[in-house]
Formats: sequence, C-alpha cells, structure tokens
Amino acid sequence: MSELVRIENLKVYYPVRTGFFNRVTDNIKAVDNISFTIEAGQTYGLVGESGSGKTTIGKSLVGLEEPTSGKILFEGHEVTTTKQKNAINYNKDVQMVFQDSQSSLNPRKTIGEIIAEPLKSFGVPNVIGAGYDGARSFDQTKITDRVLALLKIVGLPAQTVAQYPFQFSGGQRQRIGVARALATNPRLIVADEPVSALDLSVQAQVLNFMKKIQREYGISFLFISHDLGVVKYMTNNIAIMHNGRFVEMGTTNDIFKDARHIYTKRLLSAIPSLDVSKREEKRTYRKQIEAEFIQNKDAYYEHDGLIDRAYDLESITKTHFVALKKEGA
Ligand SMILES: Nc1ncnc2c1ncn2[C@@H]1O[C@H](COP(=O)(O)OP(=O)(O)OP(=O)(O)O)[C@@H](O)[C@H]1O
Repeated sequence: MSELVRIENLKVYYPVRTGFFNRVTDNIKAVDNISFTIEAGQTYGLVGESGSGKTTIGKSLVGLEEPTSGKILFEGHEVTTTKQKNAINYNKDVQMVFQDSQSSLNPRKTIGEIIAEPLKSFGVPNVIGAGYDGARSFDQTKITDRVLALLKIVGLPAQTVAQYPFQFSGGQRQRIGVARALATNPRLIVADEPVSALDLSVQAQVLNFMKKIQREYGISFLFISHDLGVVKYMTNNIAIMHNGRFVEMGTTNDIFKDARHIYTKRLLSAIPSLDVSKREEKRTYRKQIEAEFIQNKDAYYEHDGLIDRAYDLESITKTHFVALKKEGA
C-alpha cells in the first residue's frame, strides 16, 4: 500500500463576530487538530452527526476551505495553501461529489457542457485511469469524445449530452456528478454524503458503481456519511468524528468489532436491526449505552465552555486509536 494523502494536525476555525464593532469574540472549531492518511486505491470513511466537521475536512482537501493551521500532503507534496495546490496542478487530481446533485449541477447547462467543464480547464487525458500524467489535449473533438466515453462509464446513453439536469432522477444526477468528477483522471474523489438523498434501492446501485470505478481505475475515496451501514460496506478505514475531533479511528473491522468510545458505541447502537427477533435486545442495548453516555461523560470528554471536547487519540493497537482520558488525568 502507498500513502496518497496525509493530513497533519488540521485545524479549521470559523470566527464568531459580535457587537457593534463586529469584533471576533470566539471561534467555531469546525475541525480541531485532526490527523489521518488515505492510502492509494482505498476508501476512508468519515462518520459523525450533522455539524461534526466532516464536510469541512472534505472542503479543505479539495481547496474550497483554507485551513487555519496544519498540513495537507499529497504524495509527499505539501498542498495546504492554494498557491501550493496550483504549483502541482493538484485540482485535477482531487475532485468532489456532493450530496445534493440538484444544486451542484448548473441547471442552465446541458450535461455535455457540465462534464466538459473540467476537461476545458485541465485538458483531455489520452488514457482513462486514475493519475494519468501524460499529454493532455484541448481539442474540441477530443473533449466531446471524452464526454461520451464518461457517460458510457457511468451507464447513461449518448443523448444525455444535450439534456438538462432537471430531466434526470436523483440517482442519474449522482452518476452525472461522478462522470464530471472522473473527467480529469483524479486520484482521489471526496464523496460527501453521495447517496443520502437517494432511495435505498438506488443507493445500492450508486455505491456498487463507485466500487466498480475504484476497482477499474484505482481511485481513492474519502467517503463522508452519517450512515454507518453504508460506511461499513464502502470503507477500509474509518474515523468517527464529534464536535470537530476524532473520537475513534481504525480499520472498518476495528470500529465494527471492537468499538471503544462511547460515542462510537452510541452510533453503532442506533443502526436499526433488520432481524425482527433482535429488535428488543437492540433497544435494551441502546438504552444502556445512552445511560452510560450521560453518566460517564467525563471519562470520554473534557469541557471546553459548553462543548464536550474529545481527548487526544491514544493507540490501543497498531491500527486502532481511541480518545480516552489518560490514566491519572
Ligand atoms: N462558513 C462557515 N462559517 C461559520 N461556521 C461554519 C461554516 N461552515 C461550517 N461551519 C460550522 O462548522 C461546523 C462543522 O460543519 P460541517 O459542515 O463541516 O459539519 P458536517 O459534519 O459536515 O455536518 P453536515 O453533515 O450537516 O454537513 C458546524 O458547527 C458548522 O455550523
């Protein structure tokens, strides 16, 4: 395995301004000292409730948000600032797929124009596949051919090029978003809740399709979701996030077989059981975890004003890290 992305001590703070002079009186610590690595060709899951900071990490990775401090490294090159990103043409290597395909696809443009946009900026690679760094063409015929090839990859017919986003279902629009993201041969796709707006049956189709393109093109995913069931299916590694901090981090197996932090257990206990005979057992377990969360909070969090702030991560195995209070602290 080789490391593709390394995030070191990332902080993204948003200033809170108050009063007549609009002074900065506090900060929202959306991302508070986060470190992790994404391996080439693998999927890293970020899980947490709304507002925990998942999207802010994704946006920092693709350059939509400037970090307050910390470092982002891509294949060993620092890409924390816009200047550093531009220096290595990083934006062609990292793309984002959003939850809301309705608003992320320009309603006034045809699908052909939407998918062609990144090709006009970065050129058409000669080969379809992650990370191809050879010659690129800006020839209009090549752009059109590539748009058609991308539509084929995502399973949409050629006439799609002349149609508009409103003419498609949610699942089809997500495929169009993926086609656009694939256009430049990226190494990494940040997928922010890519299926949460879709019906269950369509969710499975889009997820399987994402796995297929990963197998075929060796793409890595940062997969952001609040749905642990979906994350279990998609990922190799997972970090559980709460109030801007990682509370637990490990392989997918570590998290599902040996969860240690109360917040992780709480999220796991909230996954509905499909087995009717186990529902009562599950309900009792959920109540027990909820009671432990309330009674035993100090073992898991320190207090930063009104915010419950997770402790620093400590390693319990080579792959598994948990934010627990240090002995004697
Ligand atoms: N531009 C901004 N200005 C101020 N605060 C922001 C901004 N963007 C995000 N925040 C705050 O940062 C925190 C983390 O937000 P973020 O969108 O990263 O969370 P999330 O886990 O992705 O949640 P969701 O699943 O609802 O998108 C939240 O408290 C949010 O209100």
